[in-house]
Amino acid sequence: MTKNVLVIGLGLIGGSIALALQKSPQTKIFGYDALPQTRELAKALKVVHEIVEHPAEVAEEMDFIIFGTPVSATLKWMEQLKDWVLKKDVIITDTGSTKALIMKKAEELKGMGITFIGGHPMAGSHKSGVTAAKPYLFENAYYMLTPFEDERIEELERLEDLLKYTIGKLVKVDAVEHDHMTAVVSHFPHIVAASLVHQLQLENAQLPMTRSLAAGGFRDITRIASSNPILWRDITVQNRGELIDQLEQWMAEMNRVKSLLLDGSEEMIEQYFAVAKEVRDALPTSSGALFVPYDLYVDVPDYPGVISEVTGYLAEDQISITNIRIVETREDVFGILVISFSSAEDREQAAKCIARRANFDTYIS
Ligand SMILES: NC(=O)c1ccc[n+]([C@@H]2O[C@H](COP(=O)([O-])OP(=O)(O)OC[C@H]3O[C@@H](n4cnc5c(N)ncnc54)[C@H](O)[C@@H]3O)[C@@H](O)[C@H]2O)c1
Ligand SMILES: O=C(O)C(=O)C[C@]1(C(=O)O)C=C[C@@H](O)C=C1
Repeated sequence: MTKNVLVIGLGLIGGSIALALQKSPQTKIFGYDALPQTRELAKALKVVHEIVEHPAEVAEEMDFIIFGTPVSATLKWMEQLKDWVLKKDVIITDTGSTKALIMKKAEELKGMGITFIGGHPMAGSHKSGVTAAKPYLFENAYYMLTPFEDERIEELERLEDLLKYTIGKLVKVDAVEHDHMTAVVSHFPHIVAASLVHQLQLENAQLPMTRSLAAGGFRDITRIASSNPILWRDITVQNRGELIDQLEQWMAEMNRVKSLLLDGSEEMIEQYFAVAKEVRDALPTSSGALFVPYDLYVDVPDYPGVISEVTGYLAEDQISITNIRIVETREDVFGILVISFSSAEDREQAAKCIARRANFDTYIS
């Protein structure tokens, strides 16, 4: 029997889930997005099998409903769906970066006999929108589920049976603990990244050359400041308490650093960095497909059309690329072309192809 899945919110995460679930046998993926152009794009890019214009009208046919919306929009949908006609055994889930308030809202659905199991795939990107969606985005990434403690095992298994096609590592987590842990490893770091960019903006007003000197270090640590502001507004608003706690700890830590700078010996300062390096180097290998692109760096000269020349060589050899960008770390230099591939083999073939066709140096980081 065909399983019907409705994904509401077809951006980076909803689109990636919809693409991944197309691998589930006998499963039809329906999709809805608030933006008409996203609905059209999702259809054109075959992110879903069918676009719906009014989720409420098709809800009765759905076995699963998945929210890929910003977390405040998800709360609003959860309120609206109380009036929908639903299948008796429908499972509703979400993908939001916060869980406590969503599970609080889910208690109201539970009271009406509607099964809601919170979800959060721990992979993503600063990119947003349906065009950034990838079927393999969640591969090997933790995919947290926050069922109610007394959730029926059969319901959890039904959801896991569907989500296994994301190839994410499905784990059960308590919603409040979820919000604490993600504040530490995700939400607070986004605030720090944004604050560093604000600090640069202030400093740059004094010495306008400063921003031109932002090289690898600044760009690495602030990449996530380029994320969708609406998404991060909503996450921050839903996790205010944990974020204030993190901020207080951070301020205490910064005071410790201040003391080190004022009175610390060289050994103590070295030790500060050494401990951080040890802990950072021991982090488990990062997961989630967008974290591990197979990048090839191509040192290209500055003449018009050079990028299409390189991509043209790759196209002629039928080598697909997943991303292309220019890293400009030096003001007066054109920059390095960075091309990403979906596998090490493709990257190797690309390096050989470019070496055969042009005199551009290529590097692997
Ligand atoms: N970006 C990440 O790295 C990441 C990772 C894991 C989870 N998440 C969570 O996934 C969810 C989606 O994030 P994203 O990165 O895909 O964002 P996105 O901006 O790429 O996509 C959100 C989509 O939802 C649509 N939308 C907004 N309001 C809507 C509404 N009321 N009804 C229907 N559609 C609506 C938007 O048009 C957009 O297409 C968020 O809850 C976010 O917290 C994000
Ligand atoms: O890589 C990024 O850009 C992300 O911000 C991804 C990231 C994270 O903080 O790690 C962001 C939000 C999520 O809920 C999960 C993953």
